[in-house]
Amino acid sequence: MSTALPIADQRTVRAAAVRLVAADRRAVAGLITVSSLAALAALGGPWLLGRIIDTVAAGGGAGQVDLLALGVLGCAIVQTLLSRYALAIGYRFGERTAARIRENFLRRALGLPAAVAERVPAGDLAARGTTDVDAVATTLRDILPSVFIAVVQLLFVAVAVIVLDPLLGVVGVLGLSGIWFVTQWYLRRARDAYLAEGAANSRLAEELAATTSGARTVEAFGLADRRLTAGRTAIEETRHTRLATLALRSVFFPLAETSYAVPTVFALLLGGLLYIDGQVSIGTVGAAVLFMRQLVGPLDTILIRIELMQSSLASFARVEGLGSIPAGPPPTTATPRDEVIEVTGVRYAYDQGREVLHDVRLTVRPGERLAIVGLSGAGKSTLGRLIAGVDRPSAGSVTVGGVPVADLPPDELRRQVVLVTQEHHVFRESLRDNLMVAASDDELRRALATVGADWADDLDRDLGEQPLDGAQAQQLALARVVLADPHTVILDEATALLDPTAARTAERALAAVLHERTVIAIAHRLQTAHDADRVAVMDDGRIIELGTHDELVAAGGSYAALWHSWHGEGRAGDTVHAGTRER
Ligand SMILES: Nc1ncnc2c1ncn2[C@@H]1O[C@H](COP(=O)(O)OP(=O)(O)OP(=O)(O)O)[C@@H](O)[C@H]1O
Repeated sequence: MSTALPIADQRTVRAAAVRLVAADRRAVAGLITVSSLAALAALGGPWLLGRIIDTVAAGGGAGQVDLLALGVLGCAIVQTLLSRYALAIGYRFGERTAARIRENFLRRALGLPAAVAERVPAGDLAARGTTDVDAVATTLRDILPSVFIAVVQLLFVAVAVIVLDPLLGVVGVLGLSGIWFVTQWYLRRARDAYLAEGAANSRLAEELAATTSGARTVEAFGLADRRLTAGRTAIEETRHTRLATLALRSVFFPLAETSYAVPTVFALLLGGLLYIDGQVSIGTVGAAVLFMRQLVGPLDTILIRIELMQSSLASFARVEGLGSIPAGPPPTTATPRDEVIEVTGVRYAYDQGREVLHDVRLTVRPGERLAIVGLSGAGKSTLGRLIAGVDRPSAGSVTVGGVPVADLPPDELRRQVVLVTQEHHVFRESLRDNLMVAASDDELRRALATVGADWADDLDRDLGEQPLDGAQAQQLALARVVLADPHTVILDEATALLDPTAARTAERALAAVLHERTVIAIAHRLQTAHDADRVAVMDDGRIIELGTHDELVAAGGSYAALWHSWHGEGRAGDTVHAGTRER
């Protein structure tokens, strides 16, 4: 079962944006200053053109007009240069901020509590770390600087036209209100529509990841049709959400385009009347109209990009959502006083679901070999995960040397208890880096030799280019355990997925690793239980029997019944799992 990843609300997104701006405030101040100067230079053109009209109307000479025209040219050059400079500052700010967002995301993803990281949908996490972070980075780098400069230009032009002639200016600027309403209409719908599109993309990634990672299961159980249907549904949902955002755009853009002309029309109509009335000069009307036309460029820049900014904002909310996952209590500084593991009154439920462990009590003595047996779903793996500190019990405690295991910092936990399952990750890195310990090459080689990894002579071997097979990957995982050197190892189906030959190699490696350690084996073979110092029998989230093999057989309970039924048939070495038997 997976827990959906949260999405940050608007307040959190705003706060995150403010933090990012504050982190690079010098660049932001530079951007504001230079783009304001560029916008100021841009105002010179229309104003000087107005003066030219008035000069000509008043019968002024060509010398005066030439001078003014030279001014227009100067303003244009200064504006172009300053705008370029502002853009350069903006791009650099965008790059640095995008890097900060990526680093934050990575830090948060790596800092997720193990129990949460395991249960969040991998596709969604991957989509947020790639598609969403990329969308935000692209916006910051390529879009935000030009939009910012356009906003500054817009403000300067609006103020300039009002200063030129207050009545003409106010009416002209009011002509922009249409665009305001249209944009509001769009923005109100766009956030949800883009969030829905992002979620549908994640679900599609999730479906594809599930199908590819479970390809063998799909093949074995003839689930191809079902997976195809699930894939098609996810694609259909993606298409549907994309159509919804497309519909919004196809209303918004034509309306916005039409609205551009309104301020110019207002300025012309009112300006004409005022001129006839003798209240303004023809040059002022000309300048006002030019200013109104000057609004179109920045408006266009903003509106064309508003859609991308909106979808990036939705992406940013998804990226920031990771920050609202509770990190759990800080690690303890206490050190375990000994190696005794105590499980006391432990209860556990996955994601507020039904309780799957009820009042489990158990003491694991240092150096002992404890086998946990029981039918599928009895709670063996869950108990193993709690003892390994992967998760915390809902009630009760799991301690090692008196300290709750889940509170131990990762480095300390590794030295105490390690859980070995059939899942082990091989990174696309060198063998040395895959061992994940800062140890000398000699120590790494010794650990690999302990687990019989005779293939591992080259520590620089790139495991991305020369991947390991199942048994080798298992040996790598076991070499990591040797290097971590915990006093207790929990084995959960550690060799269950390997073929018999690989399993034999892995069993040998395992024996070397387990030497002189406490072992808690979730046993799928009765032979494992037979060879253990004690056996705990689990049933429906409880330990119902606990003792040595001989004691339990003598007690004549459920373990004895299981033992007799298998042993009686001469199948003591077979696998016990899910109440069925496998060879
Ligand atoms: N991630 C999970 N989310 C929700 N419920 C879970 C999860 N993992 C296990 N469970 C449930 O918890 C109960 C105990 O499962 P657990 O895997 O611990 O049993 P088990 O004895 O190890 O079984 P098996 O031998 O099949 O691994 C089962 O009812 C199972 O459905």
